[in-house]
Amino acid sequence: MSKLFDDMPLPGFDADIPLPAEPSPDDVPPPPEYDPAPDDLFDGDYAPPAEPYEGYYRNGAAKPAVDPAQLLDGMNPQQRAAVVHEGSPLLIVAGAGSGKTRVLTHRIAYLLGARGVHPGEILAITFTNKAAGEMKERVEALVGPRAKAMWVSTFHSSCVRILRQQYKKLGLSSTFSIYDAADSQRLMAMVCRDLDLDAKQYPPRKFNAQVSNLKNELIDPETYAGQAQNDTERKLAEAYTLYQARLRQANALDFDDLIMTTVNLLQAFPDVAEHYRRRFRHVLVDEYQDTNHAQYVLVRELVGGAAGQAPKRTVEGDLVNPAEEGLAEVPPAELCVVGDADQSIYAFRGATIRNILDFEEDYPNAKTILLEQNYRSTQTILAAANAVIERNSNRRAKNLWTDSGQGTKITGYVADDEHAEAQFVADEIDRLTDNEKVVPSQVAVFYRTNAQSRVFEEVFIRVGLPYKVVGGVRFYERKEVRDALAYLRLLANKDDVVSLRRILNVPKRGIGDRAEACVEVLAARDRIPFADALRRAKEAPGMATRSANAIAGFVTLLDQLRSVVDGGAGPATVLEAVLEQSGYLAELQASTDPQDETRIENLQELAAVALEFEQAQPEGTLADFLEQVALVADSDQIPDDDGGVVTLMTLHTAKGLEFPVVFLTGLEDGVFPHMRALGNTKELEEERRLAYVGITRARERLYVTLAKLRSAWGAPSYNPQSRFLGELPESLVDWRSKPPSQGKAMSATRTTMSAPKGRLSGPSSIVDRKVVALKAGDRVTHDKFGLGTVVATQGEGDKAQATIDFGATGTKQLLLRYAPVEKL
Ligand SMILES: Nc1ncnc2c1ncn2[C@@H]1O[C@H](COP(=O)(O)OP(=O)(O)OP(=O)(O)O)[C@@H](O)[C@H]1O
Ligand SMILES: [Mg+2]
Repeated sequence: MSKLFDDMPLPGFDADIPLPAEPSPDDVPPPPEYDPAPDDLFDGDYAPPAEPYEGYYRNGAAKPAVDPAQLLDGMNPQQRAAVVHEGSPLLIVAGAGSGKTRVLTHRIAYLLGARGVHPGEILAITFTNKAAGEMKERVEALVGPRAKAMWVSTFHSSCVRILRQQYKKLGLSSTFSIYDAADSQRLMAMVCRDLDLDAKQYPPRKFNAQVSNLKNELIDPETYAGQAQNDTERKLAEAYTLYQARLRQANALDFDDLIMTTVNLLQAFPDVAEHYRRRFRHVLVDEYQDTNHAQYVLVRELVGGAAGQAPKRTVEGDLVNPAEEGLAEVPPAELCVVGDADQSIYAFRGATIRNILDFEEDYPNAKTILLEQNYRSTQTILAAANAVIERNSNRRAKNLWTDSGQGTKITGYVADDEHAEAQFVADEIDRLTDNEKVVPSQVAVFYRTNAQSRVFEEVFIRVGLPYKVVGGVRFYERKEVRDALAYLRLLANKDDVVSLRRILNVPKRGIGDRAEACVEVLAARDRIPFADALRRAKEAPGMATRSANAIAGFVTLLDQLRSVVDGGAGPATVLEAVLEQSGYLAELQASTDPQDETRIENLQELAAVALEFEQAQPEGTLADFLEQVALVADSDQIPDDDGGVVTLMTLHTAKGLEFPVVFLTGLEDGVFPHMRALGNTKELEEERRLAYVGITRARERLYVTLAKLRSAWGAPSYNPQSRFLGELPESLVDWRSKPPSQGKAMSATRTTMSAPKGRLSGPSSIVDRKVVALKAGDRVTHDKFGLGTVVATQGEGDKAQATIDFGATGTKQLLLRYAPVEKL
């Protein structure tokens, strides 16, 4: 084994951490039949065991035997110490690729397998849903299916789960909507318009970002209004206040609210906080360096203990002292956080390295463990990463080493322009796959901004290199997908006014801006919600008869669609009904614009997503489906390893991942580091951390490339080479200035998002459905409501409806085309 930087001191690290005696396999009871975790773990009624149980669950069953030694197999002493540490809060800080995520996974397995912890007592937070899924899978592989009862999810998903359990306390309804960034922007634009704010002077987008920052700092509208100093701040306070009121009216929460509202909930209701503290005895957080203040407080509230028990002010302004409320006896949960201050790249989203730097101060009895062996990369790659990150000030020096050997030199390439750069990347991938047994899925191409993907895409398509872009214009941000989802959201939550107004005239149905304004006037005059005013459109002052009729037609459409939802149809069926009944699909099909063809494909893709959801969760509601969709993060679109595609993504999306071959492209000052950061020391340091993240994703081979001339951003520009290149030791880089001989095109074809089969395929409808013919007196069976008797029928063909008496479930009016009924 060889060490890099052998002589560097390691502050705060005691090399010889004594390992607790490993439990011998004999101490573990023989394997019982697996007893599935009780479902109550999910519904908030979890009753914790009165006594800590050692080796036995409270139903008397012995815990399954997992050989703890096996869980520690192959780990180094520091990793083991982290896995088995008990009692005090634990901070694991270490450089990239040192096994932090792996330690977290094994620690969970160890809790379950060796310490008799119940899966329901574990809350693990990861940075993406994909990371959560992977972690759960790995724990399952280590300890078996009972791992399923754990909560492993992102901050946002965990909060949604808590809020769905506790919505009543907050005066929300259970079907609250989650507004993503685009919805929030739309809402803020409406708010600014209603406040008569000049869009030039007070850009709504800027307000959005500022409101987001305030929420990340847990500053509510009243507090902010109280501290606003100047005119701009007062305007922002006004907009924030109204924005928040509108969200509440729409029974909706934006992304930042998910965290802030959960924090408010835990702080305002000591009993709720106690409930979760009793439940989650182990809280684990990955990528802790990227938590913002709100997330930090959330963790503190969930963990409880000394920090959690200080008296505090609730959202109503009351001072609550948990000790006096008799709630102080819940001992703090075991907290374990892992992170790397050098990889903090979300300062722009309010993440503060402070959270990691001050951990020891905030949790005075915390134990810190440093990991220093890197298991991911070659020495060359690691040395390059270290050389770059060393330039940052105020960082703890690290002693990261690897024994995986020197490896290949880094390849550098200077292209004439960005097209030649992309061509070089394509040729090189071609060469690697032909000569070096590399498969495309082992290769990643990173760039600083989404827009840079286009040139790579063009070249890759031309040479037939299969690829996948992660991020960019994301699937869920496409207009048609958002339109369809707006319908679904409105159906799940009738108060969702942003969605309602989005689709009011989509597809065009003759409800113009004027008509919409008339409805708005009526709503304001009678102080009723917009949706209710719509139903009384005829009375609206100034409303034209033709518009009133169009609105009446739209209201009927909504009622019809709602009856499909009420009729027990799953999300995929509801989506079909929406696209067919609204005329949305017909409009696209009638068009000759090739873009509309792509739109249909995207809707097919959405239908496939919904169908997949239905199959995975037969009991899942429309709201559940929308929740899943709303929480899909960028990196969730990374394809699983099917051997086939090169992954293109921004550096921000690459965090936590690893690839055998990495291309770091666009290394020009003004591109990476980003123009915005030039001349700003703090931002340059964040860019440098981003470079560190990028370099350390590579396991075996790293390429660094740049273009002399880049015209992608409007005017052609000659940028100097990136300063980060200059920071790489010369001896590590092998520069190739000339492109290798033009490689032959690869035989594989481009893979696009897998198109679903058999859905949305017919020329005029989504799916061939036979409508059941029913008459009064017929007996039927319904997938959800069971046996029923037809009371009456109306309409015919696609519009046929039946009133069916389902006994105890009640009488339902169903649109037969979409109702899961069969005649007996
Ligand atoms: N003790 C070990 N033995 C063998 N492989 C290991 C060991 N520890 C970690 N690895 C491997 O090293 C790689 C990096 O581990 P991991 O992703 O957990 O690191 P990390 O510290 O979380 O990195 P990052 O900072 O990039 O998130 C993974 O492939 C992991 O399986
Ligand atoms: Mg990791």
